[in-house]
Amino acid sequence: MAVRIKNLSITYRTSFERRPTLRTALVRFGRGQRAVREVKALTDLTLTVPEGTSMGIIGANGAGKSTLMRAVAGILPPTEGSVEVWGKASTLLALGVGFNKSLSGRENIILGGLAAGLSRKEVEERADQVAEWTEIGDFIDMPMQTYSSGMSARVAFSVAVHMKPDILMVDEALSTGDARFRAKATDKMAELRSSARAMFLVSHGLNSIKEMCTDAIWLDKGRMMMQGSPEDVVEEYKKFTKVKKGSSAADDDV
Ligand SMILES: Nc1ncnc2c1ncn2[C@@H]1O[C@H](COP(=O)(O)OP(=O)(O)OP(=O)(O)O)[C@@H](O)[C@H]1O
Repeated sequence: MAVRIKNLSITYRTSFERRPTLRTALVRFGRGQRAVREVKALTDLTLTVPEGTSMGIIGANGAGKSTLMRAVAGILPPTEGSVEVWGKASTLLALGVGFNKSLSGRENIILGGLAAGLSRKEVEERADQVAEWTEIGDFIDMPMQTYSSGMSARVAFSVAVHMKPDILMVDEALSTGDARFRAKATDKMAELRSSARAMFLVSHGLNSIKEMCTDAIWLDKGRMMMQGSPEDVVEEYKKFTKVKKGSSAADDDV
């Protein structure tokens, strides 16, 4: 067993200041009124991921894919239900969020390694290799705020694949870069599939889901629409998006 998710629901609660109208501003002497908005990002999701699975996650923008990844990474507690993970999952940093942009790529790699639970010695041993793998040259020692989004993605991907997670999580939208780097990333993922206990791949590229995954799920508005072989799930998802759009565009990237 690699990951077991039972009846998982996640609700984001965001508190924000309501824009006051002139009248309320006058009456309340300019004090803003706070409102709370709840977004149910995942609803009653149950999923069992045995060892050796490469799980593809597909779905439209806002379907809940990243939320699911964060829950597996252990940084988002379930509002209801449970998430059990056997071993160490890639950290949030590997998903491209949580970099400290005022530090260099190399420093972020070190922090990422420590956050992933490696010892200082292990991190020191690995940091240069991880940095080199990004192939971003001198930029690796510059603050990350000077990076292009592709360069940040390379650092994120490199951290993800080199920190020996038992559960490898890759968000392809954040981890690709240009065509050549993408090919290198794909090779690396294929290599890791055999050593990691399981892999989760979020992608809008339906072909990569078919090529790299053994299993797939399709999420829509936080609910699981289907689980099955990547071919079947992609097929149904394509049908669904075509019907919804009312177009016949057989786009591969949805
Ligand atoms: N930090 C947050 N606070 C409040 N709402 C959030 C937050 N993060 C995500 N959401 C909401 O939760 C829902 C699911 O978002 P999520 O990022 O998991 O979708 P996604 O499938 O990864 O989308 P995309 O393909 O665009 O990356 C969306 O309605 C989104 O607006």
